[in-house]
Amino acid sequence: MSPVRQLFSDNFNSDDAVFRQIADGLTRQGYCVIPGALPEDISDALLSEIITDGTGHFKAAGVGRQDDYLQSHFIRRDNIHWIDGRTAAEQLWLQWTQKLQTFLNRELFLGLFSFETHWAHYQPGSFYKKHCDAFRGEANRIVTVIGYLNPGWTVEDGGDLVIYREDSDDILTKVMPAFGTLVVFMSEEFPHEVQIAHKHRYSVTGWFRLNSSTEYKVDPPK
Ligand SMILES: O=C(O)CCC(=O)C(=O)O
Ligand SMILES: [Fe+2]
Repeated sequence: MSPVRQLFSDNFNSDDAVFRQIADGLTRQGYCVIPGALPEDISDALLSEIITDGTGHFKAAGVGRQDDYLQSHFIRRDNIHWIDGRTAAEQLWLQWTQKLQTFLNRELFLGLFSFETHWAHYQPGSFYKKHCDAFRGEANRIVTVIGYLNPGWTVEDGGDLVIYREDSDDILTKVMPAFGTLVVFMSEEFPHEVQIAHKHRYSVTGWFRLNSSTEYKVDPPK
């Protein structure tokens, strides 16, 4: 643990400090980018699991889920692997995001009910074109969370996340996918894209969802 982080966690609960920053960012502008926000034990565990498992771990990503599942090479070229808590690192990530969910519900009354999350791997030359994670009125994905796992990433490595103003081509911010950086945004509000990565680019991405089950449909799907 770095001396600064040690001081931080000695003085008060550092999870709460990060969660507070996230809640403030969402309230003020609908998104936040916090370098180094992913707790070091979690990001280290996630990183070492990627290295251990290698790229065979990942499957080609589709756009949409289950019934809508569509392989679209034109829109996205990343590989994903859904997280279900079967490894120690996945457990740590799920426990931390569960605490974040509770905090956001308590502070912002968002009514977040569940969390779906996957690993993502962009091979060199991969990208994800401008898209929205949710559509207004559908009330499915409410908050997007992304944690980056790329030590030593530089500007030349590309792979920036570009976040746009709603319904526009105005760029709000560009984020380098550096190790430990966390991005959180309201899923319906911000179109975004991943620019071409020139090196292997790893992350965990997740979405907090409402419970939109009806008599006829279980949503989120089990
Ligand atoms: O990895 C990123 O920076 C963004 C990924 C993304 O937009 C997605 O998976 O929907
Ligand atoms: Fe996205």
